[in-house]
Amino acid sequence: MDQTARVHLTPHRFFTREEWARLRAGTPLTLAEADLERLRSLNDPISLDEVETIYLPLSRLLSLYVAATQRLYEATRTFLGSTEGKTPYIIGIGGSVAVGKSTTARVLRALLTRWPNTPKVDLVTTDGFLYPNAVLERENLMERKGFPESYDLPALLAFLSDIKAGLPKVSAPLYSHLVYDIVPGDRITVDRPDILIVEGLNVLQAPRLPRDGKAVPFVSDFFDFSIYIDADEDEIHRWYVARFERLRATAFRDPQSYFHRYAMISREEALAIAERLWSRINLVNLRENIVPTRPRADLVLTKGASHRIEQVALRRL
Ligand SMILES: Nc1ncnc2c1ncn2[C@@H]1O[C@H](COP(=O)(O)OP(=O)(O)O)[C@@H](O)[C@H]1O
Ligand SMILES: CC(C)(COP(=O)(O)O)[C@@H](O)C(=O)NCCC(=O)O
Repeated sequence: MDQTARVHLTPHRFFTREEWARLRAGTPLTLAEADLERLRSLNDPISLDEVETIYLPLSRLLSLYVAATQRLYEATRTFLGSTEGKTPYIIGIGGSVAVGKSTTARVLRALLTRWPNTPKVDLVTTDGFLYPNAVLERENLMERKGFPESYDLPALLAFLSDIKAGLPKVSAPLYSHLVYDIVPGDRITVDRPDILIVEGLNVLQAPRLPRDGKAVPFVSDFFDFSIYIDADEDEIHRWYVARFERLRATAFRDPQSYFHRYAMISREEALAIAERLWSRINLVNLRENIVPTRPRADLVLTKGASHRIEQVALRRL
């Protein structure tokens, strides 16, 4: 097979921004500028135009997919003669550090909540399943935060399995970016939502093959739909450093912040630290463990330099 043919060897169908925008098909805009202000992450310039162009078609697609899947779950219950409660629809959102996963997750949550068949949409981030710093330090993994080995994967899988089984009040630990660690005793509870959004770097990763022959599921085995947010490596690098600079003037000023010392040093010194964190940790993780998961996503949203989504790739079912 020649190289040109290989380039087209993909299960996805591609849309330009304009082509995708047309698929909104009359879906009403249910968010105002003030809502967006609340949902936007630091340094993410998402606009109402982006919501109308990209996120309304996506929320329409997801609403159709969820309705179809709910019918499928109903069929399974009929087959089994089961009286079990509803099965939550789980959406995974993956991509690099600083690519804007949290804004996407929050905007989607707000839009999906407004559809009549999915009034309860919950959101969890996988950072809650990072090992606490004390464990990472002991295992010499502090420079590997966000790498597969820094997560308690069995705990994340057990959490997703309980949610998929329709169990009530399933809880997960919580991570604080401010203190840069798991907060002891703090937990988030997920109680039989219609949709659960799971956002994090590692959501599409394949487990390492176990040596003892035991089968380990993928996190994505629990997903009904997965989204990968993509952008050029150099752009994400710029966004990471710009956000670090913004954080230096905001969150890092809090004496509780793990990075408080970086609010005190010069701008040049702080930027050198951001560059180091990016190149030694996040970039290596992006190349080794995150980009390789991209082809597995059902939907790939590709951002341009201005953070705007310029291309959408949707898996052919
Ligand atoms: N050191 C930090 N202090 C406070 N907030 C942070 C820090 N680093 C990241 N954040 C916030 O945490 C959230 C998740 O960031 P990240 O994991 O880089 O994913 P993404 O940028 O793709 O949403 C963002 O809302 C970001 O603004
Ligand atoms: C906490 C994170 C691993 C992201 O976790 P996620 O919610 O994506 O699982 C990441 O934001 C992080 O802190 N990386 C370590 C290097 C750094 O400080 O940027």
